Amino acid sequence: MESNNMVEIRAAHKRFGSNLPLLNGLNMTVKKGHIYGLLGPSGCGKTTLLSCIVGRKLLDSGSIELGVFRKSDIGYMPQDTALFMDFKIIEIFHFYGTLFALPNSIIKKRADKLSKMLELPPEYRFINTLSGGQQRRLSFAVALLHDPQLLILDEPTVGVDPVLCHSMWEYLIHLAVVETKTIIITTHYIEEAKQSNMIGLMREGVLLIEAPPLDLIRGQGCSSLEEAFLELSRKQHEASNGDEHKLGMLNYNKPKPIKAKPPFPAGEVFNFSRFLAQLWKNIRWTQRNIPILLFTLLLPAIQAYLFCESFGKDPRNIVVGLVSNELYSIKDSCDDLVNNVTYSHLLECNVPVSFSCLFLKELTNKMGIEVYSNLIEAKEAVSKNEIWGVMELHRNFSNAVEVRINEGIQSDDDIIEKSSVSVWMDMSNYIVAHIIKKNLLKCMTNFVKDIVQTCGAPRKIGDIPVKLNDAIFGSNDPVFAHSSAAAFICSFVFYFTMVFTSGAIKVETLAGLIERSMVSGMTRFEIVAAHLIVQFCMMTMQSMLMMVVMFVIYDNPLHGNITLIISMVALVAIVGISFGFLLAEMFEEEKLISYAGIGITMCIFLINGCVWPMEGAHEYIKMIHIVAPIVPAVAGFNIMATKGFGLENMQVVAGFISCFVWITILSGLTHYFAKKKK
Ligand SMILES: Nc1ncnc2c1ncn2[C@@H]1O[C@H](COP(=O)(O)OP(=O)(O)OP(=O)(O)O)[C@@H](O)[C@H]1O
Repeated sequence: MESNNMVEIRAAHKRFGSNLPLLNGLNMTVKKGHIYGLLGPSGCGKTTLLSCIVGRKLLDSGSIELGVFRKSDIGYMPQDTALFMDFKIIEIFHFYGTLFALPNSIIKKRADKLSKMLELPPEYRFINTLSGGQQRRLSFAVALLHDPQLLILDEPTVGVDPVLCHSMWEYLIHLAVVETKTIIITTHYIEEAKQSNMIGLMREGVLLIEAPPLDLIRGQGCSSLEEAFLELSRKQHEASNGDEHKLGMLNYNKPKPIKAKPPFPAGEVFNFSRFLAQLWKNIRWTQRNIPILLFTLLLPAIQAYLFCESFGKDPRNIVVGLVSNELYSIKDSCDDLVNNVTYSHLLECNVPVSFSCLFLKELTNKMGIEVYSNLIEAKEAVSKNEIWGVMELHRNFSNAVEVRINEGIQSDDDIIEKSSVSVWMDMSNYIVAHIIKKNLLKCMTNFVKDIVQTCGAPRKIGDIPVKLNDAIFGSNDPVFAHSSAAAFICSFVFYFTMVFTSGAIKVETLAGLIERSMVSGMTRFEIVAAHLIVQFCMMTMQSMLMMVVMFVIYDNPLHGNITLIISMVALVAIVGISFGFLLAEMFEEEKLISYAGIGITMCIFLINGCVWPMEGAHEYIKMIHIVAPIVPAVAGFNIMATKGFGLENMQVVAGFISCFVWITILSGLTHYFAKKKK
């Protein structure tokens, strides 16, 4: 590269996917101490070219050589203002000043000078309270803060009033002439670019011309830059039909396309002060958004509360109908008969006068009972969704039960029929139907046990011949929520960390903040590390609150080693954070990230055993279950919490390994997509 050149671009090619090339063998030379006005129609690739110069995008082929060797020698003002809106003016100066390792005193001095020159509002003003023009001027000031050798300004004067625009150009000329700074500036106000030393007119992937403004105007026989641009465009159009010489393009010796290299060698991957600046910025953002902070902290705890209060407990107060043909008005009759006994000659003991009443008493302990006078009426109530089912007792129910108990296996079909309770159920709800069936069986067993006990026999004679001993794990009356608590916690930790991470990154990306920070020297590793710390702290507080609700306030089982369990939850959170980074890198639009995030979480929710045990799933789903993200961790957490297992158990180990594998895969994919974008 010639020593008096600051930027030399040769044979630059760049295209995105299968779109038309944006840069199609572009050559460009910017001399030191010059203001270079890069002009061209909207969408012709000016910003892309500037991104390649600052090292944020890579050429497909060609070369870019710069007369500076460190990122801190470049001042970049992107098209978006790219400022942290929750910051004060002085804070943004401090943030970027720290990135460039400037001492506080210098930051303050330069900030004051630039604020005065650009007529910025007082330094304590929040950026989100500034007008569009004020924000643009502040963005301009930030680009100048570290006194760079090469200034790259992407449309700095948009939205700035003519007087201020004039003073900005005066300052640029001062920088170029007095301080020998080199400035590349894009603008849509073609006439203002007349103040540049050199103009480059970009169109269809090449520079139509590179010349001083007056030469350009005269050369094309025009009276203004705008006319000259139109004339050149017309010539290019004709040239594309064959006559290349009409173009008047600069004829560089075209170098052979070579694999493009970034304009800067990779610097240090991690710098502690840059990392601290990013971390401080993240913490500041959190402090400035207390309502969001409280919402994100409390939401998981509220959901845990809702889960414990409403999920997995046996449904209560299920109402079923009862029709007794034995006692026409069973409720009124039973009020009178409830304590009345009579001598049974068959059983040779005193028994309740009405077995229907005894059975009703058992039923009312377990369910809501609505008494109907006939079966048609009761069935109609079921069909109107008023009750969950109807039971009918035969008119000889008491007698038939007496005979059945007395005759046992000799009972004939007629006795069995009359002593049985006929049931018609609404089976539309799987769980309610099972609960009614379970309650009915329990009531019937208790009913028989009561009768045999009245007759002096041991109660257990009336029981079904299955002896349920004390449970080895859990209780003999299991609660569904206990077995799904782990899945619930992991799913929510995964979801929240994924959503918050991708949200935080995307907001910054869309506002151009990450781009600007990285041009200023920040590395992806520093950005990720700073986000990781904030997200991890948030997640720790969220999980703690959630676990206090689940395990301290409510009695969900927690038998295993608490450190192992917390480690598992932490790993699940890191999987969620890694997913968040990947989604933010893969998708441009926030809504696509939301769809993908919700979709992934829904799938995980369906196969992690929270809704239904995986033993019931199809073989293929069981295979997916083993390799899906966080699902093995759910199984591991569950078995630790409910059975007290530790690392001696394969499921627990598999949970940890699965998380590590997924973190590695997701980080690799994120890195791949980030590189591909360049
Ligand atoms: N990462 C990307 N993937 C796909 N297309 C992209 C990407 N970045 C830019 N483009 C496309 O490249 C084209 C040129 O964009 P660029 O921002 O460089 O144009 P520009 O000349 O700066 O436009 P303007 O003057 O309006 O700012 C646009 O059509 C844009 O959509």
